[in-house]
Amino acid sequence: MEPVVELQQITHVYVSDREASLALDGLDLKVYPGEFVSLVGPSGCGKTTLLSIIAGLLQPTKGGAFVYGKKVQGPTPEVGYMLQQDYLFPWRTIFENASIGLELTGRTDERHLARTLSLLEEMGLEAAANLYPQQLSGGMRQRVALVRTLSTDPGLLLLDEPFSALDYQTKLQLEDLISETLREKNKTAVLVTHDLSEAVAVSDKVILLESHPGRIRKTFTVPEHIRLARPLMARELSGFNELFHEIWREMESAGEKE
Ligand SMILES: Nc1ncnc2c1ncn2[C@@H]1O[C@H](COP(=O)(O)OP(=O)(O)OP(=O)(O)O)[C@@H](O)[C@H]1O
Repeated sequence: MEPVVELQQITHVYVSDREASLALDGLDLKVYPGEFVSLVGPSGCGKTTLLSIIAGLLQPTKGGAFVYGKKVQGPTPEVGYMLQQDYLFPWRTIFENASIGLELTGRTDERHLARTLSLLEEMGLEAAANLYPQQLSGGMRQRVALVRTLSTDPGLLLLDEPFSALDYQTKLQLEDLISETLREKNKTAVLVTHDLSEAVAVSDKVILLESHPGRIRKTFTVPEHIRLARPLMARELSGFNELFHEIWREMESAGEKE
């Protein structure tokens, strides 16, 4: 099976007028169709840098990044990006915000707009279509951001801490909704998170990075019975806490290396 994402020996150096810092050092990664992969690791280990390279927002200093077998040269509609902040425009209604990607890619035909409306319904937002972002809660706004990302039907979703600004209960509900929606639609996803429990609950694989320089320290495969459960239930299953602690211990010893 061809990978959706393939990174070959990615190295990235940030250069300022005063110094150069090695953010990623010779990193290889493959993500296969339908996989949900989380990137975890200490602050500054290069998670966002890696996501920006896959998204085509940042050219790596060295190495090759490929998405669907094509060298990444800039953002493409095949890749959707969702961030911690929802970046909804306050002067646009929820429907207008959700369909902005279609406008930007010239696809505001009836079929695409109807799809956006049905995505809003799937997210329980049909009654909010004509409201404005400031009338919605944080969790609802993030659901709108998800619809906006899905409306252009990208095969790959890059999620940079999309749940971290939410209260605990909303975060759990949204983790559940997003991971179920992406699995059901057979999307491939790469999630950056600081929350190990979230990573184990939603992913097929958890990739632990170490910092200075950013490298893959270890990849953990989530056992099948946890993967198949919805995130909320997964936390209750045998093996969940063991894997959480295994990743935690490895992260602690990665920290001691510095
Ligand atoms: N624009 C930039 N200019 C210079 N250095 C940068 C820049 N962006 C990131 N860095 C540095 O590169 C390294 C990796 O940063 P990055 O933001 O990718 O890490 P991260 O794992 O996402 O961090 P966090 O978990 O805190 O969000 C860090 O040492 C950071 O200080």
